[in-house]
Amino acid sequence: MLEAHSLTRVFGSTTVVDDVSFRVTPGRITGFVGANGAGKTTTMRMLMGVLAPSSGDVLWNGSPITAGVRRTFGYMPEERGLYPRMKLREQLVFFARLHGLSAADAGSRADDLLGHFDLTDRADDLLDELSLGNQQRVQIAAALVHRPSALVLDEPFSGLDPLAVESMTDLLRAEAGDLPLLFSSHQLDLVERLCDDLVVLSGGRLVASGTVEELRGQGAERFRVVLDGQDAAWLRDVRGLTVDDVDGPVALVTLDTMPPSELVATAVARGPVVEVARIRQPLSEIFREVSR
Ligand SMILES: Nc1ncnc2c1ncn2[C@@H]1O[C@H](COP(=O)(O)OP(=O)(O)OP(=O)(O)O)[C@@H](O)[C@H]1O
Repeated sequence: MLEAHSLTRVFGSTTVVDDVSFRVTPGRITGFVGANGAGKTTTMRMLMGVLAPSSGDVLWNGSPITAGVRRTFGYMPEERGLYPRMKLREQLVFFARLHGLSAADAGSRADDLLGHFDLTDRADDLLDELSLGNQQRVQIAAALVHRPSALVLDEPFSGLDPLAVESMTDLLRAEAGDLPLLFSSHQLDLVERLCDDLVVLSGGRLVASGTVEELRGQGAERFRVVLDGQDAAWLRDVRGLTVDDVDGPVALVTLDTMPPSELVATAVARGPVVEVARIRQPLSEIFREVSR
């Protein structure tokens, strides 16, 4: 378990990360979201020890983290970090060797990853001869090459087209296994699909954390009511709910104090009902609400 405990970072007179605490649990993918400048990269740098916190700690399995533990992590920094003029296989072997793998193990691990990432036939190409998407794949492969004990990936999907994102997320799910995995992203639809847990920063502060379902549970309860023929405008006079929109027999309502069962009972008491359905709040809305 990787843990940020009251992490704070001050640059000059500005606090860019302010008392941020969260956990990255093994076997679960944790999405790190927040607008530009929210403090995600700074926090990840503190987790990785690239930047010292002004105060607070990083814990690994409950104890203060050591440089030795951090060396076992896989990290994809915002500024990336591979050599543009080095061949792919050579590069992966190099990073594996840096982390202490034997020459034979490094070679077979590099070959395995090139295979998984569909890059075997590019093994002897230089990194900068690859498309951006393939370069990103190599970056992720390099973070995985030494069989890391945790993964910290800063915007691993930025600049990828939807198909590339899809194949990359499948690979990550398969490769991350039971590791703690933290990744930052602006792509909320992707975060919603891929993540088990979420950490949301806004202006350097933690504004929400928990499972995607927990965060949804904190949001407003919205329902779509479809009546059989009759106009739904009467719902505007019902206490305990707010009508967001009415279009003939269809109404979108937010329950303020009324429980869902009472909404169903109220609608049925008035006349025939086609459906009363909970609207799943998209993560983008939750994100907007918590970041306000
Ligand atoms: N070395 C530094 N010196 C001064 N200010 C910094 C430094 N590094 C980051 N900042 C500031 O800290 C704030 C947080 O930046 P950070 O890169 O952590 O945010 P982010 O959430 O990763 O944003 P993005 O999504 O745009 O990458 C920004 O206002 C940035 O300008």
